Amino acid sequence: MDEETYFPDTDLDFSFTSTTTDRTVPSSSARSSLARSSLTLSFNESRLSCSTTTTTPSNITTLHHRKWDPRWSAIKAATNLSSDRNLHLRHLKLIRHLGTGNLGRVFLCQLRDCNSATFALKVIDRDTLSNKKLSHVQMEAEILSMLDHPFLPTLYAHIQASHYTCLLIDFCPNGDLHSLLRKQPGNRFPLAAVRFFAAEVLVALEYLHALGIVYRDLKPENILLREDGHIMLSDFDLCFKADVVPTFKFQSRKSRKSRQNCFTGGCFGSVADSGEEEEVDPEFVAEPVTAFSRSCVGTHEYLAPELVSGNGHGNGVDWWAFGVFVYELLYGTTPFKGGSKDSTLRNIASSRQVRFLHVTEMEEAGTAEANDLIGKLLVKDPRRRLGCTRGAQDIKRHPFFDGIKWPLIRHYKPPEVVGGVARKRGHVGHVKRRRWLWKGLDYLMTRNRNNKNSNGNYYDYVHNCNNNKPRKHA
Ligand SMILES: Nc1ncnc2c1ncn2[C@@H]1O[C@H](COP(=O)(O)OP(=O)(O)OP(=O)(O)O)[C@@H](O)[C@H]1O
Repeated sequence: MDEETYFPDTDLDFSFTSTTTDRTVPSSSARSSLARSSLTLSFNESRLSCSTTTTTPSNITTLHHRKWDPRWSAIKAATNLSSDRNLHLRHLKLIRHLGTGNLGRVFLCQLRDCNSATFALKVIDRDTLSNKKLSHVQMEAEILSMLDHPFLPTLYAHIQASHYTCLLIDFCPNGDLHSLLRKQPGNRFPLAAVRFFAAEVLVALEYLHALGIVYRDLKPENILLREDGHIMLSDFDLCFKADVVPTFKFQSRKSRKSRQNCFTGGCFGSVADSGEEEEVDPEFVAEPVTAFSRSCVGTHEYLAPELVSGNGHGNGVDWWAFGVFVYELLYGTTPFKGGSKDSTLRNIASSRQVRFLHVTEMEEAGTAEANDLIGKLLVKDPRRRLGCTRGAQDIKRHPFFDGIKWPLIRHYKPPEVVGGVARKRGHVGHVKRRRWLWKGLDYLMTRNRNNKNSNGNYYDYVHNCNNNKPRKHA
C-alpha cells in the first residue's frame, strides 16, 4: 500500500498519512456517512508528541449534562492510561476529512481503543491565519468550552499541538439543514418540520443569549443534524460576548377563566362578562440587551439592517436572523435576496417590508401564524423587534409555537422529511453562501391528535412526505 501525505501543504510538524490508495476523499462531508470510508488516516505522532498540551475539560466532565455519554467514558478510559491523564492526538484515529471551513479542516475521528466513540476534530493551523482569524479561533474555543446544551456541541478536548489548535467535538452524521432543505420539494420544509427546527434553534439561541453570547451567524448551513435528527448549532467564531443581567419581568396575560372557577364563586363582575381575566406572571429574562458591537460580520442574506448600516448592533441581530431563517425554511429562499449581494444589502437597509411569496400548494394551517411571526422578527427597528427586549420568551409565546412543551423538546421525535435519515454516500452539492466580513404546521401542532405517546408528553412529527399531511403514528 502506498503511503502518501494527505495534505502536502501542511508542514512536517503535523501531517496526516493515508495507508490506502483511495484518493476520493470527499471534500465536505458531514453529508456522507461513516460506513463508506475506506480511508485510514493517522497523525504523524513522532513529530507532535513533544509539543502537545490538552485541555480535557475535567470540570466539564463532572458537570456536563452528558457526563454519562459513552464518549466521555471512552475518553476517560483512554486518558487513564496516559501518564498526564490528558487526551493526546495519539489517542485519536482519523477516519476521513469532513470539510474545510474558514479557519481549518474538520475530520471524522475515533478513539484508537474504542471504535464506537466517534467525534469531529477541527484542526486549525494557527500559522496560516491572520490576527483577526486567530481571534476568531480563540473566540470559538472559548465559547465551545462554555457550552453544555443538547443542541450545542460538547467540547471533549482542546488540544494544542505545535502550531495547531484541535477542537474535539460531537460528530453530526446527518449533514446540515441547508443541504437537507435543498432536497425538499420546492426547497421548502413542511410546516411541521419548520416548526420543529425553528423551535430547537430558538432554544439554542436562548441558551447562548443567557450566557451573554450573541451568535451572529445563524443560517441553515450552520445547523448540523445529529444522529438522532435533533439539531446542533455549529460555528462560534463570529460570536461576541456581553454581560447579561438576569431579571424577573412581569408579563400580564389574558387568560380564559375556567368554568370550574366560575362555579366555585371565583368569577365575578367584568370577568364574567368577558370570560377573560388578566394574570400577571413573573418571568425570568436573561437576554444580553446591552450587548453592543460595531464589527459587521455575518452572511449577507442574514444580516440585520443595523449591521448593514454599520451603526452598531446587539442581541437583536440574532432575532432578525431567526426571522430570515424561519422564512427560508418555509419559502426556500431568503426574504431580501436581490440579484447581487449589493442589492440584497440595499433591500435589507431600505424601508421595504418583508413580502411573503404566494405558494399555491402551501395552504397549510399555521402559515398565517408563521408569517405573523416572521413579520414581527423582521422589523427593521431593533427596538421594536420581537425578542429584543425580553428574549426568547416572547418568541416562544407566539401562536406559531402554540402547544410546544418547551422543556420536553429534546424528547420530541424529529420530523421525517425527504432525505432526513442517515444517508448513503454522496451529498447534495450546494452553492455555499460564504459569510463575509464587511466594513462599514398543515396546522399548528397544537392539537393533540398528532402528538401522542403513552404519556402524552411528546409530539410526533412523523409526516407523510408525499402529501405533507400528518399521519397518526401507531
Ligand atoms: N461536528 C461536525 N460534524 C460533522 N461535520 C462537521 C462538523 N463540524 C463541521 N463539519 C463539516 O466540516 C465543514 C467545515 O466546518 P467548519 O466549522 O470548519 O467551517 P464552516 O461550517 O464551513 O464555517 P466557516 O468556514 O464559516 O467557519 C462543514 O461544512 C461541515 O460540513
